Amino acid sequence: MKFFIDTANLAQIKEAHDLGILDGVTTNPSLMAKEGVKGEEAVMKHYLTICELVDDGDISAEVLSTTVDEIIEEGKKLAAIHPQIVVKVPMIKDGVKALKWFSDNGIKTNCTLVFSAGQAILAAKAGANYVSPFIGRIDDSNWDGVELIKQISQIYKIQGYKTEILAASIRSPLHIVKCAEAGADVVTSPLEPILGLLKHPLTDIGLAKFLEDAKKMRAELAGVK
Ligand SMILES: O=P(O)(O)OC[C@H]1O[C@](O)(CO)[C@@H](O)[C@@H]1O
Repeated sequence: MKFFIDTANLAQIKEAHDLGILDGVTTNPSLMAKEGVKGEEAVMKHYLTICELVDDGDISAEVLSTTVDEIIEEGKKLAAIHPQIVVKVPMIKDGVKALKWFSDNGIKTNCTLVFSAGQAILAAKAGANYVSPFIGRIDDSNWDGVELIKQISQIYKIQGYKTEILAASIRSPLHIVKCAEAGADVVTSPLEPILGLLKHPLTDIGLAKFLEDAKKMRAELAGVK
């Protein structure tokens, strides 16, 4: 399973990249706004900086348009920023038409705002490279986000669809583990749940004991001399 970081914060992207486990980045208009990136030129520049920071891997950049012609025009501009850019398109009727156009014209896409298996089938039929089910938001509405990942994974296997399942709206380390178990190809998560995977109290206790024993042994050896 690939790991993407879900942020537009450059320091956090660098931290995940330096950990050596980063395969890509996803952003959305809310995340760009959170970093204070405003205006077309500033947004384009920020995407370029992210691409240069993550020397390899897909960087999702979301369109703001909602009609097919405008989505295509905006997507072409985004794709021209850098070869790593993947155009993120919403799951709406015009979005599906645009996904097909991008697929026919060699531009990579990520179909976003997916909340059902039916939507995931349409995204795959239209040739999306990634489909993004929002598992945290599904959980928030009293459904089971991880179950949706399982269902899409099963359907894609049966039907031989090549679209990769990108589990989005991740809220915890357990979400990441459950998505891996459910067959997600990629998980996009904020930095905190990724770092949360490192933690286990028994690791800390075990390491403290090993270090203490090694210190004792070194002291004994020094005493023998
Ligand atoms: O529910 P949240 O935490 O706002 O997450 C929304 C998700 O939408 C996305 O735009 C999908 O890629 C991600 O950036 C994010 O994982």
